[in-house]
Amino acid sequence: MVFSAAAAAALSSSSSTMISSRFLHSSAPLALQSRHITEKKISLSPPTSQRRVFSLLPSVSRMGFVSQRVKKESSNLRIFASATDISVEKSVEEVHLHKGDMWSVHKFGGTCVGSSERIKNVAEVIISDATERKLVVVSAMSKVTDMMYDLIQKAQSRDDSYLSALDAVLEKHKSTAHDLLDGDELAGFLSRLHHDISNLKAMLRAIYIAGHATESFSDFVAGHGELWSAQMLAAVVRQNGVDCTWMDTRDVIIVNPTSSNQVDPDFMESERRLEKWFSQKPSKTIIATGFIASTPDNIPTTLKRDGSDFSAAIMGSLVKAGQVTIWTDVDGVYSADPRKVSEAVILKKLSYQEAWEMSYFGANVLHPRTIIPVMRYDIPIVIRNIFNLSAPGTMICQSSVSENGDGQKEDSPVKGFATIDNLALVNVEGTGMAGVPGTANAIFGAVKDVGANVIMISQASSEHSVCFAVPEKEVKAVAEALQSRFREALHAGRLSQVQIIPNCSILATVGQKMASTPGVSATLFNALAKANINVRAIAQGCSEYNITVVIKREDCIRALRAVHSRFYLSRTTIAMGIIGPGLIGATLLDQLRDQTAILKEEFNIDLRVMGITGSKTMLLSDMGIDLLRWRELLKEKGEVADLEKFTHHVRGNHFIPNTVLVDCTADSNIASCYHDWLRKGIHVITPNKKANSGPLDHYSKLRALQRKSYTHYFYEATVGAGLPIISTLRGLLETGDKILRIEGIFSGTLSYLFNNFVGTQTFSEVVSEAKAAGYTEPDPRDDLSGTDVARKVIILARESGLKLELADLPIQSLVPEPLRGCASAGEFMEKLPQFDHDLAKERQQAEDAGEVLRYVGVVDAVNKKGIVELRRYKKDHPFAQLSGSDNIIAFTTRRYKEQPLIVRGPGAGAQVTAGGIFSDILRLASYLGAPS
Ligand SMILES: NC(=O)C1=CN([C@@H]2O[C@H](COP(=O)(O)OP(=O)(O)OC[C@H]3O[C@@H](n4cnc5c(N)ncnc54)[C@H](OP(=O)(O)O)[C@@H]3O)[C@@H](O)[C@H]2O)C=CC1
Ligand SMILES: N[C@@H](CC=O)C(=O)O
Ligand code: NA
Repeated sequence: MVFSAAAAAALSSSSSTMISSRFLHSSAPLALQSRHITEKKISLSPPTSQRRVFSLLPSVSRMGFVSQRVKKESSNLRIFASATDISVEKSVEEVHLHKGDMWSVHKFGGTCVGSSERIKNVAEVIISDATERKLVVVSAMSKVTDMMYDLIQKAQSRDDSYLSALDAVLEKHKSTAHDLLDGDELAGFLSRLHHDISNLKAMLRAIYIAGHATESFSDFVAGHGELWSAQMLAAVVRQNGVDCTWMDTRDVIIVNPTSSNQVDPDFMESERRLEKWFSQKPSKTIIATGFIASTPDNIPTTLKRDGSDFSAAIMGSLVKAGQVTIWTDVDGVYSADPRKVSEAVILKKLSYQEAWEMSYFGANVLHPRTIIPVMRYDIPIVIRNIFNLSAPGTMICQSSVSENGDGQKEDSPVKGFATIDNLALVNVEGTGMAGVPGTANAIFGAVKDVGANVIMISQASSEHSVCFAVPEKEVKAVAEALQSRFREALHAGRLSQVQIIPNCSILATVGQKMASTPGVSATLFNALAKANINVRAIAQGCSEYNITVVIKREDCIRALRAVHSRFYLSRTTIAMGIIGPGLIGATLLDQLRDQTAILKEEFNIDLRVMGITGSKTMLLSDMGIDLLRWRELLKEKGEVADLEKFTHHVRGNHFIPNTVLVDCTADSNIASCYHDWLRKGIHVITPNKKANSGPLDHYSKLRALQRKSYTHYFYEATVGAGLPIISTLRGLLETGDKILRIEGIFSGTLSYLFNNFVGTQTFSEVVSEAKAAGYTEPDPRDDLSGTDVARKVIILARESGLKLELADLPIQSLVPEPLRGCASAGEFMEKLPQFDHDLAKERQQAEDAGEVLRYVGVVDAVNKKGIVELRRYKKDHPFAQLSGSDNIIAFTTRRYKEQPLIVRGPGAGAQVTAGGIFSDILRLASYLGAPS
């Protein structure tokens, strides 16, 4: 505390001055009733420098003892400071306006007072506020300001109907007043209303005759809505027994117009007028008009856009209110536009700077200029919902760190996200710009000349290009101005181009704590990259409160959702399209159905199946298919399958940032689409082996694309179904091991066949069993021919770095020669028994030698080749010990040389295969930011 107790005593002993304990202890509210303060002398002990004395002025002023204006020494108060004294000279007018925390300011917008019922609610809110003194700023009833501007419009275009429109205005207020008021209050209001209307009629007549309305005429007419709503509300409050006066803020708020069609409040003059007004109409509850003000020459004017919020902020600063509450129809400020991000949350606290940034970027908060007056005195603004009084709202104040009910700090470095659409980027580029002073001046001078508003600017330090965003509607003029301004430079090649990039949006990430928190931008850009969103330009000022990125307009909502879910740990939502609801696809859908709720609740993962398609029918949904009923829905509501439409639908849902297509077919046509999907940022997951075992160049292109993009392609179930084969192999390779050989029984079907073909059943009977158990490929010949095993061998070989084609593998087929040309799988199964004896003979020979038959695949990485064949193994060999559909895969590597690393377990079947696909989906979710 710098002021000594003696100084305080000197002040408090003055008969005309009251000083609260805050002066001494900086705690309790301030109150100063200033009247005829003459020649106060404040002695400072120890002696204080002049500079220090001036630094104390704001504190003195906050007490209401002297106003800010003393700093400028332009008022009737002057302060002289010496090393030891402050002298306050001359007297201030006698006022009874108490300033400080005992004042609360409320502002009610047009919807809050849109009807008589709502005006009554507002009166209740005012009355129930226990603060000692209340100043309420009120807008015109909803639509009235528009009606008033319409009157002017009609009158100046000589449209007689302004008269009937004025009658409508009169009627609206008359009927509201009849609903709300009675007796003298009603009579008083109606008489002033009629008087105003006849004045307006005269004025509109003058406008009609002149065919023109000056700005001050317009402002005068337009401001009447506020005059009437303030008077009606004040009368309702009075009818409830509360002393209340209405204030025409044209008598108090004085503003100067600026060149940019805005106004600057003259706080000193307004404060003087407020004190004068209050000395004439002292009241503990004041209902003041929003929006309207006067010029220093007492000409009526308005505060322009968002005027009533601004009025509230100005009044809040004039009375040094404890709080300014802005009543609206939303629960507070959201972390993002809730129409675009359904999981947006209400922010409990925002700092002034954060609110400022958010509002600039289109969040429905407050206009930045609204914040400035209250910011000067650290007055908190609270945004609350008049229609939901139980919601605490959002507090905008100095520090934005807040405590939740459970004491936890809400300290995410990022507070919110906002977007601006309909922008274009302008890129001015050329080698002749570097190191040439005045280039930026010339560029932005040209932009200014066409009156365009520059929304963000970015220049790389190489100085070879400057890019900036302007509203799309202004870009043509900007481009022309630049072309003309730089004609010579473009001609001479010093500038290479003035490029326009249309259809852009800005996504702004706002948070005061982003400053000094490393990693925020990394997380932000990572989330954008994972949603496959290309960033065209970036800007971050050194305040670090805001990181702005320019993106394609069509990506904007997806981007907003991606970053919001990343920072707010809201759900990682993935739009899914399931292609092929056959055995595996259907089992996957059922597993998803059973697990969705748990994934949502416990893991914050929201998987939405937006479409299911077979080869003939597809089912699409905008919000996600009800997986309890997908079979009936597909039957009842299915439409003709169209893969392009399907893909477009699943991916086109801009509300979900990430899309995955799950291919559960065995179709190579579908597999050939992966490259295109991945290129578009659609993740792909599949048990279909066709892509990875198809033509080598397709495979190589696919993998190359996947490596350089942030889009994921997972295919664990292609080998060993749900067994961790691909991931084990990747783990070995990525940690620097070298594969020497992979050998195993890769076919669940063939494993099952030879594990159960023990002499008790014919071979074809066991094949039918395998098919019924869901182990076989859609066409069992793919298993028996060895093609399925060969595909798996190729997949593993390529994964290990070998460049093998399917045709390079010697494959021993078990499909009898005459059945290879069967038209269908059914026909094949029917004829298979005719050939049972061949394999029965081979089995018997092996058994006689104490051996078993096993169908194996081998990747020989040392000799860069592979083989697929039926072999005989001794009965004690591990391959002879299998049961059911077990796969067994032995990895011999540099590290696992003596004893191979073996993975064994069921390698086919609907449940385990769907489970493998499902775990790829969850891996994707975790890559996309879901907690793992
Ligand atoms: N069974 C297993 O144990 C394992 C299977 N796999 C693989 O899983 C995949 C699916 O096998 P499975 O479920 O048994 O096969 P199914 O024959 O039971 O199902 C295939 C599905 O794909 C659909 N389909 C086929 N072509 C198209 C197309 N062009 N467009 C859209 N849908 C199409 C079919 O629809 P429609 O009926 O309308 O033609 C059907 O719904 C295969 O790639 C298989 O290799 C992988 C590991 C293990
Ligand atoms: N038909 C295959 C299924 C898995 O890929 C097999 O039998 O292994
Ligand atoms: Na697997």
